[in-house]
Amino acid sequence: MSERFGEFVEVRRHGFVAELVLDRPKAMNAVSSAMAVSVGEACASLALDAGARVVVVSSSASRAFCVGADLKERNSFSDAELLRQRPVTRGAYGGVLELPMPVIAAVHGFALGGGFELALACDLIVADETAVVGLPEVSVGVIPGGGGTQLLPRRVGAARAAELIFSARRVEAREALEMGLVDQVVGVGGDREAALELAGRIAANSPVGLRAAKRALRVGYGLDLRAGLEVEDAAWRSVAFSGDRAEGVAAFNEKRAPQWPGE
Ligand SMILES: CCCCCCCCCCCCC/C=C/C(=O)SCCNC(=O)CCNC(=O)[C@H](O)C(C)(C)COP(=O)(O)OP(=O)(O)OC[C@H]1O[C@@H](n2cnc3c(N)ncnc32)[C@H](O)[C@@H]1OP(=O)(O)O
Repeated sequence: MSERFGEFVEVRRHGFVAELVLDRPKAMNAVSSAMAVSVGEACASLALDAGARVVVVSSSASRAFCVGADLKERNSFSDAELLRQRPVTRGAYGGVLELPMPVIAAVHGFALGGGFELALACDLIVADETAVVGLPEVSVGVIPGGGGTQLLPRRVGAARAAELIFSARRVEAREALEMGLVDQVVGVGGDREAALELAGRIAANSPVGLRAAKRALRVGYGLDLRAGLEVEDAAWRSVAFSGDRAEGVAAFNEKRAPQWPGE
């Protein structure tokens, strides 16, 4: 089953895994205003979809995951249009970043600028050997405005993030793995399959537990230890009396696979 969101985004279902496909291959998924709106709308729909336990963000473009903001479209923007586009951009990134379930980016080819920021907004990044990532915004007179200045340091530390953003350099798959820019590298063309396989394994776990664990990880990160432990405790309490917990404990003791109620 699949659903289109505008011309450039499709959401497909694979059991409890939803796949958000960036589908503007002729432009290497360069993110136009229309595409940003569609990404935001697709995320708003997925956020309310209890059947979507894990989301994979993939690309139909053969040479790229996403090459960032559509520089052709932006070349024609007036100052007013650029400012009007800003909330749309933030809405799209926020939509991905705030998805309540685990999100995995399947990256092949170029993931540059806003395109890599989109991958950074996901929880995990699975890349193939062709992946080339980077935040080249300062080379076109802007800055990573899709979360990159905040998300990249959280992945690789402040100094490495500074080196990548200041130099605007591209990083190929193997070095990206060593640096922690991506979490897995697979053979050429294998990123989508590997991401869907990982998503399927994660989706076999409690949806209630997955969402609570993501909340604790996201909200607690960056807090001091005491505050972080309070965030964890609140997340623990949110699942302590859930149907999923009851089913998980019962299934273990009855030596059977759990049938998660998802509540
Ligand atoms: C889905 C996300 C949801 C959120 C939405 C957010 C909106 C967007 C993000 C905004 C966030 C704010 C800050 C972010 C800013 C940016 O992202 S700035 C742009 C950063 N990206 C780049 O700098 C990459 C630019 N492209 C290149 O470096 C090269 O094109 C390449 C990708 C390395 C490929 O090179 P090569 O193989 O030599 O091919 P080319 O001839 O250069 O390109 C082929 C055609 O593709 C067009 N193209 C490439 N990139 C873009 C682009 N970013 N925008 C528009 N078009 C692009 C290129 O012009 C060629 O077109 P033709 O000449 O018509 O063939």
